Amino acid sequence: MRILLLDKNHPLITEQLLAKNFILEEDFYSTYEEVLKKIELYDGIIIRSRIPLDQNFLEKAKNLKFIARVGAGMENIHIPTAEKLGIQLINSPEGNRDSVAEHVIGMLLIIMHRLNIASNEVKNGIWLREENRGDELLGKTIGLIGYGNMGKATAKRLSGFGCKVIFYDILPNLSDEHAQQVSLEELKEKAEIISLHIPLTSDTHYLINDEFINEMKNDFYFVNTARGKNVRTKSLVEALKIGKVKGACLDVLEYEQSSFENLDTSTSLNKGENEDLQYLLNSEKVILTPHIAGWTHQSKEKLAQFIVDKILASFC
Ligand SMILES: O=C(O)[C@H](O)COP(=O)(O)O
Repeated sequence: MRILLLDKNHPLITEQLLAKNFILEEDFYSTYEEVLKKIELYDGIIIRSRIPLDQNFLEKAKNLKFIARVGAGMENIHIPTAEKLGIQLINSPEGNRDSVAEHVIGMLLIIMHRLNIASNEVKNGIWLREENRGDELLGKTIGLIGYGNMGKATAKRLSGFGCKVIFYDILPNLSDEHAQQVSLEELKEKAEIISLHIPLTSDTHYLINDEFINEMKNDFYFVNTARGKNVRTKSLVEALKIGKVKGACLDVLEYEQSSFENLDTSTSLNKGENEDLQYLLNSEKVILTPHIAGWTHQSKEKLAQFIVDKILASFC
């Protein structure tokens, strides 16, 4: 099989597939149009998120048998077309679920115990104790939205902190020893912290909006390690301003965009003229990280190994 690799990944992918006699071609620099011209030559394609595999692209990929997405999110693939054409879709959320889960816990502890604020103050010669009283995770009801790989890994860790973990998912009967499945209404009624673990689809675009926030009974902390466009930033900023959202931990932003210039990041931040983004950048109630929740040294290797194993299981 002839396979095109469009993004940089852990070298074990090439090493292990070459050892199984796959023919590989790395192309990290071509544009969408350049790849389009030659895509019919390949049986498989291995990607992250640099190039959008839209309907037009997939229809030109006459010989494509699989698309392997090294990672979880598949919003850059036009899934209905891939399914219609019988192209197998493979991803590897098992590889970065632990990294994401630890990142969620890390961000929550930072915001709830005011670690970022207090540390900055001490470094600037300010010693305030009463103002820096924090909130404990122990005993809090946490509502996870989405209970796939990331949601489950997060629930497992949160239950160890003595939290009550509830979750909403479109698939039924997913409750386990770490978390209890509830309706979205019950989640909005009970949760004191919300964390998103859903893909970006037309149904989940702007899921967190004015209506969702207004329907939350409690003031709440909010964590997003899923996709920026799951949240209408304007609604989040308004809620932060009035205190309905007590703190926000955001690893992804609505203003994030694909970056062709920097292969190592593959996305960048479109700052533009944007008051809401300025608020997030300047607010003490907000922690921001550059889409690195699933981005550890260990997850890089695990993401690659899960993808290779799945390709070999289907095509070897
Ligand atoms: O979907 C994922 O697995 C993560 O968000 C990482 O995505 P990336 O491969 O675009 O960095």
